[in-house]
Amino acid sequence: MPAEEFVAGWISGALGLVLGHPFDTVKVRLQTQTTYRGIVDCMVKTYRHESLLGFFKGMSFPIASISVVNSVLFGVYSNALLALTATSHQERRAQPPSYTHVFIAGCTGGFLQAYCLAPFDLIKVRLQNQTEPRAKPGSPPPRYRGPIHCAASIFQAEGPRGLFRGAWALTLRDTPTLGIYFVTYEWLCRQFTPDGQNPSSGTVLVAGGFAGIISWVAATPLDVIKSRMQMAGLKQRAYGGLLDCIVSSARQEGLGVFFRGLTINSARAFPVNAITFLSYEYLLLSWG
Ligand SMILES: CN(C)C(=N)NCCC[C@H](N)C(=O)O
Repeated sequence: MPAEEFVAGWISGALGLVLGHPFDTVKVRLQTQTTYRGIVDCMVKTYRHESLLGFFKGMSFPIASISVVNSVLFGVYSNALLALTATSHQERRAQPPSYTHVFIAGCTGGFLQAYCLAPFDLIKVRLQNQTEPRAKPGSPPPRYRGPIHCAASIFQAEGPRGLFRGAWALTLRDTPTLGIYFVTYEWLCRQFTPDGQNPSSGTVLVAGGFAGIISWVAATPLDVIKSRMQMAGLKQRAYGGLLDCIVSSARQEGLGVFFRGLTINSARAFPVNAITFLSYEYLLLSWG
């Protein structure tokens, strides 16, 4: 099993993550709290109450964890394509795989990464939703003191299953949308690259950026539900399950609720995925 894809996936995931984290914080807050009037209001309030640091809450943990999950995604995707088409990453420009194979490999990567991602994403979302300014004398301490404390508190209160809150919604979000992600990337690269050649850096940036936007547009409705299930019982009301969360969110807030965070998600998706794909392709090319 070629391991370079896993390493390249980890490094490229970390780079994308740092670039996209402030957007991600605003998105999570808009999706789970009703106190903000929109993106700008959320950014202004976050900056006023928590300074620039507020946008980077919960980031150290994803760097160490979620970028490992990116390595599972890219590693499984590439190895699934190898199993389906018997071609390595280097051979795929000369013998491009069919879009069906790309889609199946993407869905497989998405499905497996969702289970690795679930506990880390839960902790990230819980920390991002703590709007208290950093420890000021006299102010009440935040519920979680950091990622380890957050994981330990959830584990103590709910056992190991508590750490997988929202995992179903996450799997439903990621399995098809990661198929869409890799098909979009491949399709765009092939449109702008002569047969048999490697895509230029510009093509990789644009194809990666649009793959991010299109997959996140498709993922946003279940992303909203996933974030709400993860916050259920805290800032959010408790739900009877995934379906209850979908139905009661739609009843109370209208169908528009499923598109909350769409603009910020798309604005974040372009740079994050452009840099992720560029560094991934560059690393694999330089390792030969
Ligand atoms: C639609 N979905 C779930 C995705 N496209 N997932 C892959 C995301 C890669 C990148 N780290 C990001 O956070 O955008």
